[in-house]
Amino acid sequence: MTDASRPAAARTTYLGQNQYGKAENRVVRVYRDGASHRVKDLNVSVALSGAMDEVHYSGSNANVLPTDTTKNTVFAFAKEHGIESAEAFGVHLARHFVTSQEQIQRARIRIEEYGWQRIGDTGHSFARTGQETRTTEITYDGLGFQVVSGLKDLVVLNSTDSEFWGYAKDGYTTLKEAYDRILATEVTARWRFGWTGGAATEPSWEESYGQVRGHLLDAFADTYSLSLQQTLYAMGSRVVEQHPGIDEVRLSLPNKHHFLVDLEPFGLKNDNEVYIAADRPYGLIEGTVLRDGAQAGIPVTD
Ligand SMILES: O=c1[nH]c(=O)c2[nH]c(=O)[nH]c2[nH]1
Repeated sequence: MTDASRPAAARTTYLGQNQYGKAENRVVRVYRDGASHRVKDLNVSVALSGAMDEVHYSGSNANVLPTDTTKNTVFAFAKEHGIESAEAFGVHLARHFVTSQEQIQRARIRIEEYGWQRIGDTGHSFARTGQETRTTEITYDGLGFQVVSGLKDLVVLNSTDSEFWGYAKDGYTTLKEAYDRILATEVTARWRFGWTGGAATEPSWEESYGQVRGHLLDAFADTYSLSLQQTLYAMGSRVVEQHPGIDEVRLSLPNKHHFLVDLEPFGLKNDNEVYIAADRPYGLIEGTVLRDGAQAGIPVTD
């Protein structure tokens, strides 16, 4: 006899956290504003949870809104409600699933957004923007929303104004102290809005994205860095200080090491000019910056 078909009292296992839904719905919405078109290009993943014990224990699907339906909803909403921003779209979807199905108590909508820039003068020709991918995660539990937006794959480099010295040393330490090094990283950032829904006005999601991106980049560029950890804190705190609607920023910064190449064998002096860019292994510096009094809400592991 399998565990699932045993009476509850005889079970030796029980169901823990679970969620389900259609992942990676690639929806592209074209806005035909006259001759000048706009494109929104998203990858939307739906994860629902609630009263789902029975489908796991006995196989009864009575509470299961099919993942196929969640996929259809994404595409229908792209037409019915449009995609003004990934965040607004996710808020619509999350609210819909929780309010329309009693057994669904929580919806998490994860979205990646790929940028398109108009090219030429046709009004309908685009090139994918090559830098970062935008991200957002909207969670709704029937009481409040949590919106965590972000970006990933944004590669930045300072060719000077970076040092690393004075660190702890033991018998295995071989690293030479650096007084002028390249500092490069691929930024993954997530920021949590204070907005939770209700009567409060929804933030201007599109505008805030450009502002936060700008603060992160400005802080990276402006900071004379004694460590990537110090730069991380400067980047996160710049966002929280400059953006009253954001209470928490989490950053994951791989240290993209650049090592000076020894050119002495060729009779050449290397005056901090020629580096080898190493891809592995890399230091991985991660941390959260919080507004004074705020509780951490962005998951640490992902
Ligand atoms: O900015 C840095 N932080 C570290 O913790 C570290 N460790 C290391 O080897 N190089 C660096 N650089």
